Amino acid sequence: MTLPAAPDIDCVDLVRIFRTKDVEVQALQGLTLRVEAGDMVAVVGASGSGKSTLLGVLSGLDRPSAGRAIVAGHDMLAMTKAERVTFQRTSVGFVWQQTGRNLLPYLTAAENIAAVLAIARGPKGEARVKRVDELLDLLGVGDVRDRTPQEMSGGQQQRVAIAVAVANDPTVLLADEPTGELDEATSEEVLGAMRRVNEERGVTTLIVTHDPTVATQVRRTVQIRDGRTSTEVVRSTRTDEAGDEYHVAEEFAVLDRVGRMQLPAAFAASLELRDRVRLTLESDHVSVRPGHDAAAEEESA
Ligand SMILES: Nc1ncnc2c1ncn2[C@@H]1O[C@H](COP(=O)(O)OP(=O)(O)OP(=O)(O)O)[C@@H](O)[C@H]1O
Repeated sequence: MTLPAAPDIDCVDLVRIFRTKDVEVQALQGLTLRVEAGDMVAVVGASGSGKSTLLGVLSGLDRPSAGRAIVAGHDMLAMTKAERVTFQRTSVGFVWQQTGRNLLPYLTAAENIAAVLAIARGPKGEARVKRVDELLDLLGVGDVRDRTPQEMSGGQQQRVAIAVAVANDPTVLLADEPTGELDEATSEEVLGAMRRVNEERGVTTLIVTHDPTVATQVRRTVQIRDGRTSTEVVRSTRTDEAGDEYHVAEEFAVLDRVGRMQLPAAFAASLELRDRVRLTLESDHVSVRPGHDAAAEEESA
């Protein structure tokens, strides 16, 4: 029997608490998320829902308070400082929202990529030049090879940033609002480039975003609410009886290890579900009904 391959991102009951002098914020409150090798996932959620905190943990920049977080086989809670540095150099690549944060301003596109290869003791000489050119071609930015970031458009800068992020062949690529500073058409180009990298190099990709276009262009979109994964949309292509392809988007609620799930806010509002609900096990589903007696409430009103 072969064991199923381990996921590249595996978070179980992840907790991150920030303590300041007099307040305590639970930014992640038992988050569960599994991303299989080679998958591409968008993480969406309102401001303050915990997206950046999650990215901080996955990238090794921040340490979770409790739970489990395994990224590319590394345990993010048990990691030493030295392992963290190696992990960031070899296992994970980042693309940030601020185009200025991704590239060294005084180096050209080619030099930015070559610098990463040099730091990671990657290929040298001719082999390095070849690899730089391959990456620039893969991202469709060969024409800005010898330009510095300020001589490139925002979209070109982000595509070069992706080339830099995947130069060392990381297992996982993490992106924080990579299209946040771009217009719609440029966002689509950058996203297309990310998809190409994901498909051609098999790099597991997680994008944190507010951008609804990003969310519709990846196979899987995970929604975070109050520091927990709440719902998930999975898109697939099916074929009908006439042989024509059609796209399907299915929404799921996320059930964690101990059986907790979040009811979508719209469902709860529509049936005035609050405080307590009645659960009934039916033969093939579970029903959730208001726990309060609506008729009695109306009568007493
Ligand atoms: N260093 C910190 N110290 C204290 N509280 C923090 C810290 N970082 C984040 N928080 C709090 O944790 C919660 C989650 O923040 P986070 O930045 O992860 O949300 P987000 O979903 O990324 O929001 P946005 O979309 O606005 O970037 C917020 O309430 C935030 O104020």
